[in-house]
Order: sequence, then C-alpha cells, then structure tokens
Amino acid sequence: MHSSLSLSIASHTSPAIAGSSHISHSSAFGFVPSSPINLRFCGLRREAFGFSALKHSASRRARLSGRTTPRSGNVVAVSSPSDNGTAPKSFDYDLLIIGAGVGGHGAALHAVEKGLRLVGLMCVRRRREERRVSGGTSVLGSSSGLKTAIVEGDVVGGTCVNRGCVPSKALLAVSGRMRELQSEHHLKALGLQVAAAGYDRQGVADHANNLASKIRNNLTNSMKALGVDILTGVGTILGPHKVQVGSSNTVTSKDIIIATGSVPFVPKGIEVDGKTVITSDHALKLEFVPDWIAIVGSGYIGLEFSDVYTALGSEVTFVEALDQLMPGFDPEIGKLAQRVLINPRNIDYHTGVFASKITPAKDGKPVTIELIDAKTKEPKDTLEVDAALIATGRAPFTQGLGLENINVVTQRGFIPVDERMRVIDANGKLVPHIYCIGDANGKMMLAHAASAQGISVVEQVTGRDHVLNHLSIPAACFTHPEISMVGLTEPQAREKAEKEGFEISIAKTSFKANTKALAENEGEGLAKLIYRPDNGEILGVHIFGLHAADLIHEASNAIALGTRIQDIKFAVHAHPTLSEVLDELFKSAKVSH
Ligand SMILES: Cc1cc2nc3c(=O)[nH]c(=O)nc-3n(C[C@H](O)[C@H](O)[C@H](O)COP(=O)(O)OP(=O)(O)OC[C@H]3O[C@@H](n4cnc5c(N)ncnc54)[C@H](O)[C@@H]3O)c2cc1C
Ligand SMILES: NC(=O)c1ccc[n+]([C@@H]2O[C@H](COP(=O)([O-])OP(=O)(O)OC[C@H]3O[C@@H](n4cnc5c(N)ncnc54)[C@H](O)[C@@H]3O)[C@@H](O)[C@H]2O)c1
Repeated sequence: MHSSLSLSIASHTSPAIAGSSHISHSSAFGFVPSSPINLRFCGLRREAFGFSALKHSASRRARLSGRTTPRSGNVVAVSSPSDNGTAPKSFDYDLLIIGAGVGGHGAALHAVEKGLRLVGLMCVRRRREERRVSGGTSVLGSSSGLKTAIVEGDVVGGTCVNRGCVPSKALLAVSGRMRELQSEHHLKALGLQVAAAGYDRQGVADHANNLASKIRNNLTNSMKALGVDILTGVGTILGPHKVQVGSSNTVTSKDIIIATGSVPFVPKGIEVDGKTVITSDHALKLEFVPDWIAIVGSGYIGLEFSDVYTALGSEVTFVEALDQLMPGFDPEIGKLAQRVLINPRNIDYHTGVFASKITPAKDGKPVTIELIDAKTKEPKDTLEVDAALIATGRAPFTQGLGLENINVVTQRGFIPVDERMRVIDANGKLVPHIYCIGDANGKMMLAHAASAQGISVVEQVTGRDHVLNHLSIPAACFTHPEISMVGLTEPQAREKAEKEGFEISIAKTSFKANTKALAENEGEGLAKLIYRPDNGEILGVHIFGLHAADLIHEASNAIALGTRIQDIKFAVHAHPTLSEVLDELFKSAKVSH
C-alpha cells in the first residue's frame, strides 16, 4: 500500500550516530552454581510492564505501598544525610539492587568481585525463600560477611537482553548477510556467484528469540554461580533503607541502587495495537515483514530497523520531527551515512514533521499517519502504509517505585542524580545511600553505560571514590556499515572551544586507503578525529565504516585513560587490519606540543 501523497526525498538531511554492544561477563559464566536457591522465573509477561500496563503496575505498587506501614526504627527519615542515625543497626543486606537489567547485573557482579554477598529476590513462586528473606534471616550467599540482593519484577536481563541490544543484533546479523548476498556488484567484485538469496521469516525470528534466551540464561547463571539468589517481585521503596518486594515482603539494606530501566515512549495521538502500529518490543519478534513500513523517529532504533526491514524487502518511510535525519550525531559522518545507508536503499523520508495521529490498520483499511509541521503545527500530509514502527525514544520506568517515600521528584520521569549516581531529592539534597543507574537516570541510555554506572556505584559503597567519565563512553549504531562515536561532535567541540578559549583541529582518514577494507571490498568509510592541537587532547572520534563499532574502543580507551595524541600515535597496529584506519588518523593529527 502506498501513500496517498507523493513522497519527495529532500537532499539536505544529514545524520550521525553512536551505540554499543551488550556487556558480557563471560568470565563469571563458568562457575558451578553454588546458591542453595533454585532460580526460576515467575513467568510474568513483559506486557505487564509495557507502556499501557505501566499505569496498572504503578497503581499496584501504590496499593502495595499504602498497605505497608514501615516499622519504626527501620526507616530513616528522608532527605537528611544526618538522619541516618534512625536506621537500623543491622540490615538484611549491604546492597540491594532494584532491577536485573544489564545495569543491575553489572553492579551485582562487581559487588561479588568486591566481596559483597549476593542474595537475589524473586517473588511470586518463591514464598519459602521470601519468608526467609523478609524475616531477615537469609542464609544465602557466599562466605563473605557482606550481603547484596537483586530484585526483578519481570525477567532477568531487562530491555537489552530481552527486548533490545541482543535480539536486535541478531536481526542485524541477518540483514548484514542478506545485504551481501543481494549485492550483485559487491559479489562480482570479489569474483563470487551466488544464486538468489532468500530467507525464512520464522527462522530469522527464531534466531533473535533463541539468542535472547541464551544470553538471558547466561546472565541468570552467572549470578546463580556467584551465589546470587534472585527472587522476582516488584520493588517499592518504603524509605531510605527499606524496600518492599512483591506484595508482602520487606527487606532492609544499607545501600540501594535503583536500576529500573525504561520502556518505549509513545507520543500522544499514536495508537499502538502491537500488530500494525508497533514499538521495538513488537518489532523484535518479527511477526511479519510489511511491504511498506513507516518508521517514526530516525534515531538508533529507527536506523537499525531500517537496515533490517530494507534487507528483508520492505520499503521504508522515515518520519522525523527535526530538520534532518539522525539528528544529534556528528553532521559530517551523518551526511556520509545518509549517502550510504539511506539514499541508495528503498527508503524515503519526511523531516521537520510530527506524526500527530496514527491509526492502526482495520477492516481492510491501511495504517494512517497524520503529519503536522513540527514548527507551525499545520497539517502537512497523510500517509497510508502497511505498518508503523514508533521509534521516538524511551521513557524511564520509574512510576510507582515509591520515590515519594524518599522525597524524590522525577524530571520527565527520570530520577535526578549527581555525577556519582547519588539520588537528589526535591530539595536538591542527596538522599543518603540511594543511587540510580542506567536508563532510569537518563544520563546515557546505553547498556554498557548502565553497567559502568553500576560498577562506579559499587566502587563508592565499598569505600573507593569513583566518578565515571561519560565522555569516554563509546556508542555505536549497528547498521551496515556501522557508525560509532565517542566524546563530542564537531559542533559540540566548537562550542566548548569557544566558551573555554582554545582551538580545535580536525583530522580524517578514509577506509579507501586501508588494505583490509579494500580486500573486503568495503572501502566506503571515514574516521574523524576532533582534537586540541595545543596539547593533543582527544575531544571526539567518529567512525563510519566496516566494523566501526569495534574500532572505536582504541579511541574511547584513550579518552578514558587521558592518553594524548602525541603518545598514542606511536602505538603499533598489525598490518593489514582495519585498526590501521585509527593509526593513520592519530598519525595525521598535528600537535604543537
Ligand atoms: C531495540 C533496542 C536496541 C538496543 N540496542 C542497544 C545496543 O545495541 N547497545 C546498547 O548499548 N544499548 C542498546 N539499547 C539500550 C539498552 O537496552 C538500554 O540502555 C539498557 O537495557 C538499560 O539498562 P538498565 O539496566 O538501565 O535497564 P533495563 O535493561 O530496562 O532493565 C531494568 C530492569 O528492571 C526491572 N524493573 C523495573 N522496575 C522494577 C521494580 N520496581 N522492581 C523490580 N524490577 C523492576 C525491569 O523488569 C527490567 O528487567 C537498545 C534498546 C532497544 C530498545
Ligand atoms: N545501537 C545502540 O546502541 C542502540 C540501539 C537502539 C536503541 N538504543 C538506545 O535506545 C534509546 C531509544 O532509541 P530511539 O531510536 O527510540 O530514540 P532516539 O532518541 O535515538 O531517536 C528518536 C528520534 O525520534 C524523533 N522523534 C521524537 N518524537 C517524534 C515524533 N512525534 N515524530 C517524529 N519524530 C519524532 C527524534 O527527533 C529522534 O530523532 C536511544 O536513546 C539509544 O540510546 C541504542
């Protein structure tokens, strides 16, 4: 089905991207399970946590909170660091983590490494264990004297493992291969002859689903092996040291980490039916491949799914509110990405427009999308398509968490934190012993950022001050080819330079000069370095090209460790490898130092 209006392709758009990969703690996976508790999932469906169910979940939490009267003496009066004196002398746990996504998991594993004892909480089917825990007489965990618990209301792994990074990368692995097999020009250049490529939709969907199950099991087993007992239950904060788990259990903990993540954000006026108007939660199941799909939002999710859908034969129309596709990324890299990832593919787009109303397909009628001008709000167009994917960002999952019990007011749903992830209350004061990591604090909605923040918090609660440098955290978009970045974009660097009174310089290298890239017939690519010529500081690196997501780490590690260009340019790279693209990049920079 096609649009009732002609869709013209604008020529001025420019993108630029970033991203990451799932954090694996494979070193922890090999342990023999030692926990006496048999880990089982409660079988709660994700839908119970989805956007529409959020209200239900929140009201359930509110009911639960209302029913539970904190025992006096066990709860610290809110928002006064000195009030900690009213806390119990001893706690059920030293560290309690609410949410077993990648952030919570990363924090939990690091806590084990630091000697913290892990005792997870999973409710519903775990009455016996819960009673033991709520009675404060838990006997679980390792022989260390410290105790930690992780609370999960759905399934271990959270968004990344079940509805995010992991299944999406499985689909992208398929789209990458399909692209290669479909590119006659590419195959011919390599001297290959391949019969027409095809795919089995269910087989592709199974690959994504199986991978998610596998990684979920790995995560679960890694915590189990380290003595983690996970009880499922919705965690509600009753006070600074007290959390209700499920409907009746309460636990106390010296420190608490909130790691409750996010859910798809669906703008007002858009009706998601889960079939023809979908979010990434639905799209990852690949229940059908529409002939024509509109993707609302051209950020990470939109771009990655455009790669998947076009490889599987769909026509894609982007609807983007800002004036260019993939806004927010370095404009030069974005322009190149658009030339390679958008223009030659079966993709067109509308920029500077909001999807103000989307109605699912019904009774033989297509999905309709009403577009309004993003600035004037005047009606612009109506599209008729087979399906619409809503990829307009993510909303923090913090409703009903009991934040009112610690006097915390969210900002657009995000929990305010300082640079050490310490939660800030309504009066601007730090809430003692409560931290928030990952998507729920909105600092950087990436899996490895959530995990790194969790590790940083564990460092602090175990006595070592630590501040995570978010400018050293890489990001990648796993399109074909990939896009990656770390640090500042060129406009951001220019703004900072102007404010702080220094010069910036730019260096670039092309994949066309790289032997390995040319051997692969993948010479389309660019690496860009933004730096200070006076002292060799690396301000940002952006890469578009084959394996860009892997290549970025030399730059992100350099930023994290404070390595300057005048030092890193002497590092030796194996030949012929793609890493020589960065070698060339650093060598071509001119530092006066
Ligand atoms: C389609 C898609 C693809 C993505 N791809 C990538 C990628 O390639 N690389 C990347 O870095 N990032 C990617 N992301 C982003 C990444 O998934 C998130 O940044 C990451 O999952 C955030 O981790 P988290 O631990 O903060 O939260 P989550 O992973 O959302 O986990 C939070 C957990 O807390 C639980 N929970 C919530 N409230 C409660 C409560 N009150 N009590 C108990 N449990 C609770 C939830 O059930 C959930 O299990 C992607 C996201 C999507 C949607
Ligand atoms: N590879 C990765 O690391 C990866 C992959 C997928 C998702 N993620 C994470 O998930 C998060 C969510 O991804 P996302 O792509 O949904 O969000 P995003 O913030 O990356 O992009 C959303 C886009 O939607 C546009 N938009 C918002 N409302 C709109 C409307 N009403 N009409 C038209 N356009 C609108 C925005 O301008 C923006 O370009 C990201 O923040 C990212 O960190 C990461």
